[in-house]
Amino acid sequence: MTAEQIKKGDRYTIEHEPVFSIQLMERAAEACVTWISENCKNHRNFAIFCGNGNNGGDGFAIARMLYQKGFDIDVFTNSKAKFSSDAQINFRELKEISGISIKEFKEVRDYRFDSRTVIIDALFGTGLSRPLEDEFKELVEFLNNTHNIKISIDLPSGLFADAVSPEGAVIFKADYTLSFQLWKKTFFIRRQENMRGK
Ligand SMILES: NC(=O)C1=CN([C@@H]2O[C@H](COP(=O)(O)OP(=O)(O)OC[C@H]3O[C@@H](n4cnc5c(N)ncnc54)[C@H](OP(=O)(O)O)[C@@H]3O)[C@@H](O)[C@H]2O)[C@@H](O)CC1
Ligand SMILES: [K+]
Repeated sequence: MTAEQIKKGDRYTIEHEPVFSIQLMERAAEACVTWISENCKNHRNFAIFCGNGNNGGDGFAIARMLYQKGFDIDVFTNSKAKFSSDAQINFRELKEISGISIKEFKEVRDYRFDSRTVIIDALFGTGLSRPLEDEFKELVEFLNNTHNIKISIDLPSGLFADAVSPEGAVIFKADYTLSFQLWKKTFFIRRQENMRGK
């Protein structure tokens, strides 16, 4: 599906079911957490990278839910960014939890990745509007060079939902992608198939 069709689908669900977008985000996060807690039983520690849009909002909600299930959680974000309203709600909720450490993206360079730390990419999803550059390009390149298991939420960051990424564009190298609703058009573009993992 294209990003526009996905947005229309979300709008249809919101208009025809008594559901608010924040509830859709909560549902999406719950589904991710169910998969993660079943499939990452041997991992205790998660480093979750959250952008300022709704993909980041999913990441904040996932962080809260995994923490409630007893996992150790570190969240990386740009706390000064202007968040989407649903991301802001989940970010505020996360800040109330004293057991979760919230760090700035640049602190990743001093972070001690345990070999069993799982990296979760909730930087960008269907709202990516241009290739990654500067801070985000460097961050994703840094994360791609770690040997940790990597999970992308909805789409690997840097991958457009319905367009081919330019040659050489930096894209998060996910082992697994937990994609919402239907398969996205981008997953069928042969050159990009190996970026999404399973
Ligand atoms: N719809 C729903 O109801 C549900 C949606 N869900 C989730 O929402 C996700 C889509 O969320 P989203 O539309 O907020 O977009 P998202 O990918 O988070 O990023 C947008 C932000 O990134 C920015 N930006 C873009 N490119 C950039 C770049 N290269 N470098 C830097 N910044 C860049 C962009 O800024 P701008 O382009 O305006 O400059 C904007 O601020 C979807 O994938 C799914 O995970 C689920 O919760 C289920 C319910
Ligand atoms: K993502």
